Amino acid sequence: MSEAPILSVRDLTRTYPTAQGGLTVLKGVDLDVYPGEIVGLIGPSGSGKSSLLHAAGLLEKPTSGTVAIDGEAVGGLDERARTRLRLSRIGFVYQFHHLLPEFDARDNVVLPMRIAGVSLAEARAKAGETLAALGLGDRLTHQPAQLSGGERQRVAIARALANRPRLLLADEPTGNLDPSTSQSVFESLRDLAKTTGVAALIATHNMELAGHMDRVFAIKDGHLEQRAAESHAY
Ligand SMILES: Nc1ncnc2c1ncn2[C@@H]1O[C@H](COP(=O)(O)OP(=O)(O)OP(=O)(O)O)[C@@H](O)[C@H]1O
Repeated sequence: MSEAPILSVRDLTRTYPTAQGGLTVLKGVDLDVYPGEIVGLIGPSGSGKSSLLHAAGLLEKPTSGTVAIDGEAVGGLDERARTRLRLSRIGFVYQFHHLLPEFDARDNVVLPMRIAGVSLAEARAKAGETLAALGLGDRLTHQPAQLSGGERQRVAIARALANRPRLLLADEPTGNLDPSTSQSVFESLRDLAKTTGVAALIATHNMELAGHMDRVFAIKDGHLEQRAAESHAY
């Protein structure tokens, strides 16, 4: 690929202290994710998918190794600078939507833009556009309780993309949806990734979805192994 990667991880290790001694779950991971690309992360429960996402999302510091976002090495940054970088460049989607129940769909998407200093009028307009792109143009004023599970997850995706992040990190984003809803939410996410150029790293147990991603890596004994298309089983 000719473009520079948005996420670049080098020789990353993660060891957790436990009563039985150190537990090393990541043992030297290298990974680049490029603009507009959707990379899948698979592996059995406990293999280290979330650990890698947390390090890539600057939520936790790795034990060793480096993470760079848009060419900027984050290792030397203090907590304040990491938080700023996280807010401006990274969007997160989780298995459960974590939407604010008393806010409607649009205001859930408006909120992170307001925190980033965008005016209310502009934030509302952008939120409306992103929600419409995700097929929710006629659900702007519904509260989360008035939306279906798939619709809520689309709102969570719109919220994650609100500040036009460079990197989207998702941990089992369709994990609590039925297969066909899961597929359609994923397709919306993929379309948006392609149009916005965001780089996405998605951890999933769903092999069907993994099969639709650009590249897929399995975490095996602390290392990443790239899977050939059509053989994503672990
Ligand atoms: N704070 C911690 N302290 C000790 N061990 C931890 C800690 N966080 C995670 N682990 C261990 O590290 C391993 C990897 O956890 P991680 O959450 O990254 O796995 P995962 O692949 O995301 O799993 P799942 O698919 O179940 O979400 C697990 O065995 C877990 O018990």
